[in-house]
Amino acid sequence: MPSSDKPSSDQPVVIFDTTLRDGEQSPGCSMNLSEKLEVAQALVDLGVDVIEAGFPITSVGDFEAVSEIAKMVDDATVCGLARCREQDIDRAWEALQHGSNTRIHVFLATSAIHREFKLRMDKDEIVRRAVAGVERARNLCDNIEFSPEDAARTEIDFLCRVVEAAISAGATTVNIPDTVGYATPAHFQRVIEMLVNRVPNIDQAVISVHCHNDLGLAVANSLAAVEAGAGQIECTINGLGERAGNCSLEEVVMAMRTRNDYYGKDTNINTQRLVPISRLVSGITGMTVQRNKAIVGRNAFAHEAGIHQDGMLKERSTYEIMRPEDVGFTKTDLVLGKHSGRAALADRAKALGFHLDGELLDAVFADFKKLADKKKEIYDGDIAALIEQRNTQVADQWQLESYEVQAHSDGTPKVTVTLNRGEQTESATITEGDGPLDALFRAIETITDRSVVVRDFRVQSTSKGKDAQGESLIEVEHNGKLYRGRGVSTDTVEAGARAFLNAINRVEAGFGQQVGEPVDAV
Ligand SMILES: CC(=O)SCCNC(=O)CCNC(=O)[C@H](O)C(C)(C)COP(=O)(O)OP(=O)(O)OC[C@H]1O[C@@H](n2cnc3c(N)ncnc32)[C@H](O)[C@@H]1OP(=O)(O)O
Ligand SMILES: CC(C)C(=O)C(=O)O
Repeated sequence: MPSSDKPSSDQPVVIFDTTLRDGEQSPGCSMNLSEKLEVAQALVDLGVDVIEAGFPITSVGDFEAVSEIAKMVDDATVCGLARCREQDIDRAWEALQHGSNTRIHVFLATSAIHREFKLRMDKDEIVRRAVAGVERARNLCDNIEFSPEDAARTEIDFLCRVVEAAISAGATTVNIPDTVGYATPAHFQRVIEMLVNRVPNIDQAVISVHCHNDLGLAVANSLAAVEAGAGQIECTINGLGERAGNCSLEEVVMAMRTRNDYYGKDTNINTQRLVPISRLVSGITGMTVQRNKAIVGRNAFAHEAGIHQDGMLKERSTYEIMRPEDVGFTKTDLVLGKHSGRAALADRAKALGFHLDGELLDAVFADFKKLADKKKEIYDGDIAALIEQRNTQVADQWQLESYEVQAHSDGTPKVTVTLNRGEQTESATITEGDGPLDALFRAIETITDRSVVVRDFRVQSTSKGKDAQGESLIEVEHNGKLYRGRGVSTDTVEAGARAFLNAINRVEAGFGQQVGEPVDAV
């Protein structure tokens, strides 16, 4: 990893989780009290520093959730949101008052657009209301956060003025929200740098950032702010939140953990809890986590490409910058599919108890690629079936070249089969039999000039999914001996034909048992 020219600091960045407040503002993501308590407990286990539990003036339900979480949680600060209105602030404190470690978060928008069209207040009125709100909250609680909403679109001189006034009024954290996700990293970094350089009392408060993801930049903007001196990041599990969501907790935390060489900053997060809490929140809110979502998506540590799998098998760090175990996955997933190569196939075969190399590896690999063109994912059962099929092939055998079946519910089938043996190619067409498989068996008997009696015939699935392979097992009798056959294909009719042909090849090779004797496993 490249080394950093950034100064390092031992002070962890404060992780302020707002899944239960801003995350819940996502349409359709409302949570009931018991769900909120479950998420709050999981956030404590994750090690977040601050839990924004809700906006108590919103409803009785939100009030109760903030109140219960404040009482339940000792190991993190519990925060309630309030507008710069007396009734909001008082209600927030009413909910928080019985907690051991609490914060009131007051906010008021400062941008020209919000001042003019939403609040209908001029700059002086904004400053007056912000100061009054912070002072009222500070008279109730020692830990006060103030947010100039829509800060990223606020004139920088006015933003500096409001932030300075809020700190003088008693704010212990000043949060700089990019409410509409308008900022870009270099721009946002400059905003924070200007606050650091121009607000005289800035060292009396922690600078926080709250970024929305409308341009997909919430994590990048939060990291840029940390570089400029921000000490708290507001974020949510799975990036839940208004519109395109908030800064994703798992991403920003793992960015700082993984690139500690550059940022010289870390957090108190127990990162092995990231996947479990992501699944919990997804289950409760119904917001599915996309497979390719960074850190917690199902594919975040999955590799299908042969070149990558080969690299991973030689040295994990060739294609992974984090360890799956560090975020709560059990292991890297080398998915076998059409892009995989021999290295991954041989490795999986080894894990399944087979030794594959040389010509056998080449042969199974060829079968595997054919199967992978038909199936999205190849499971362990498929691999085992392919290897076993190759292992049970008899020297000098008949091979199935092709077959064609015409079957009707109320008529006799018509089947044409073509078989190869070395240079020899033979075809037969049959227009009789009890269904297509029986006709196929008869066609194979005609070509091979072998006549057998089917004693047992079964078809089962080797793996899962509707594109799973069918495995067919057959037992036939010929001249007082029993012969087994086995065939595998995504097409169950073909699996049956292959099993029958495998048994016929065993008849030709004399691999049978007397009737009554135990028959060898296939
Ligand atoms: C950027 C953010 O995420 S901010 C948080 C957003 N979250 C929410 O709004 C969810 C919870 N909200 C609610 O349940 C309701 O909006 C309530 C209970 C807060 C208020 O409901 P209502 O009283 O019916 O007001 P409504 O929502 O229609 O309008 C908001 C009012 O608050 C005012 N307001 C908005 N922000 C602030 C603020 N920070 N400080 C003071 N007043 C504010 C608006 O100007 C408007 O006032 P008006 O009615 O005098 O024009
Ligand atoms: C209340 C504030 C911090 C907010 O949610 C926003 O500006 O997006």
